[in-house]
Amino acid sequence: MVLLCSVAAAGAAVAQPLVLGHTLDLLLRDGDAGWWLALSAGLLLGEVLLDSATSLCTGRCTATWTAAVRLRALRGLLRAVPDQARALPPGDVGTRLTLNAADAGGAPAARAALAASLITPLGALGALAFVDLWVAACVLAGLPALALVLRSFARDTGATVAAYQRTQSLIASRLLEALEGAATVGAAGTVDRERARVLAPLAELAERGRHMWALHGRALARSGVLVPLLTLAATAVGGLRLAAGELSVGGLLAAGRYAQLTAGVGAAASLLGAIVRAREARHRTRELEGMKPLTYGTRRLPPDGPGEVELRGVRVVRDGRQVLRADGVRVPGGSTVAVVGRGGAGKSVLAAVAGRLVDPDEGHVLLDGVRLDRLTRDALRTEVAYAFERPVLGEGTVAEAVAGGARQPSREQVREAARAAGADGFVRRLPHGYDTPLAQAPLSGGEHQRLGLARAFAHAGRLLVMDDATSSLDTATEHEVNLALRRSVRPGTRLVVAHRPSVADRADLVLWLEEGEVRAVGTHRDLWRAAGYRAVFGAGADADGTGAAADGPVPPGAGEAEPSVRRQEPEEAHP
Ligand SMILES: Nc1ncnc2c1ncn2[C@@H]1O[C@H](COP(=O)(O)OP(=O)(O)OP(=O)(O)O)[C@@H](O)[C@H]1O
Repeated sequence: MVLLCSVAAAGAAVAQPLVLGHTLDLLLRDGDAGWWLALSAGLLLGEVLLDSATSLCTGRCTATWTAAVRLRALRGLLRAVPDQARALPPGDVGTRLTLNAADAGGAPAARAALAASLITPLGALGALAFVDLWVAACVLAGLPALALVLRSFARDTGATVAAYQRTQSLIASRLLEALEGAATVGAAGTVDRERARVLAPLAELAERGRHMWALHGRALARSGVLVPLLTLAATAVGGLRLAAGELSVGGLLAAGRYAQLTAGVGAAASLLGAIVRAREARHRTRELEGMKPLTYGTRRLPPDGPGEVELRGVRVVRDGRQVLRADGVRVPGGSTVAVVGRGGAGKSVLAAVAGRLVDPDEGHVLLDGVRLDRLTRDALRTEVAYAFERPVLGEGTVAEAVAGGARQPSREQVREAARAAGADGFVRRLPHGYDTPLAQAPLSGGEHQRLGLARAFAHAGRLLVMDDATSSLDTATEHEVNLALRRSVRPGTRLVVAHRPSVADRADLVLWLEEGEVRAVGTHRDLWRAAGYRAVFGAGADADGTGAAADGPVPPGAGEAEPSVRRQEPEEAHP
């Protein structure tokens, strides 16, 4: 539509001088131009109307394309393996989805406008040749210079625009980091340092911006000199042809106007700029679209399976470094397994792999004998639930936050899950109880975490993965939650990333990770004999039990001589 309106407007602009020139000649000769006068007025009006329609269509076209580009990028991002998406800072993703998508969305309209802006000079040149060949030849001789100006502008501006967009996104990323860590920055009194860090790329951004404008200005200045020169030369040749009696007054008027329109090819510089900007921006949104998606299979799980999890030859590599290796680890269905280890040992990576938030680089994870990557999306997400340390609850009401997931639990199930997570009490004290919008519910860190737990409980399938999901709960509440988890939540296998010895003690089995490797699998009581294991909980070499951390029950026999906990062999993983 934009192209149609632009081309029609260009057609009207090209036809106008010819019609006006002929009308003038008729008026000078007979004093009566007849219907040519009406045609001239009609063309003028038509051009104005078509220009307005072009503007309107341009707006609509840009908005529609921007939405389409943004949606495609967003879909790619959401389909991507979470781990991949994590590699991009949130500010960078935000810039790609907003500014870059808007720039990219302007491309079709800019291309249509460029096509129309080329039709006008070409049409004008043809019409000029019809009016007078000599004037047309004069204009044609000057066109290569204008084409050179445009070509060098398009070439130089591409690299600068790409660098400008990258710097923009760097500032956005740093700003977002600073906002997320505002409390830490405030407490550390490093506001000035943080401000300087966020704004550091500003100088580069300004430099890139200036360079862009300089290129733009240079192209406009060059074409600004060339266009009047070309028009002047054409008028001079036209004047000579008039003096020689080869051209009428109306013909001279038309020739001058056509020379102007032909030289107007220089105005394409700003459209070219928009197209180059859109191309670079599209490249950035395509990177989101092209992220490796998490694909699903067609298998279903055997009905009433106990939820047995098995890790076979699993290896996860990040930045060229192995961050997890687990082979022959089998977690019996219905048992609770605590995953323990020092910070960075690979606990979260194992938790992510176990429920297929990420695929391992090597090996497979099986749930009730079926490889996770062969399961349908529905089977995977209804049978595996997650609770995280910092859950994202969305923007709806409290009830909607708890109910959100692959299955839609009833209102009573939502309440039941909230009760199990120790959230029912504070939710009922909110102004509208479960119907309170989250935006109006000021939640503490622990309350936030309990709502996340409630959501996981409401959707608990045969496997429930809890990655540090009770870290903000006090010990008493955590204990109650654990009891409720056994009593009121759908029975199944629990994989719990734990930092407290009390959690490990309550688990049927402990998976002890060290530097990305499974160091041992056993019960907390058995493992406690190893000084290395006690050290995970900050109990150091204190094997007499008193150092079992403030909240942990003391395993009997903890004071005995340390047993040798061998590296885990496959059969040891089957208690
Ligand atoms: N996407 C990633 N890119 C690069 N490295 C990663 C990525 N994910 C995890 N790692 C690295 O893998 C290692 C294990 O990380 P993981 O989050 O599993 O540790 P953790 O045991 O859960 O630690 P913590 O108890 O501190 O949460 C760390 O060294 C971490 O830096």
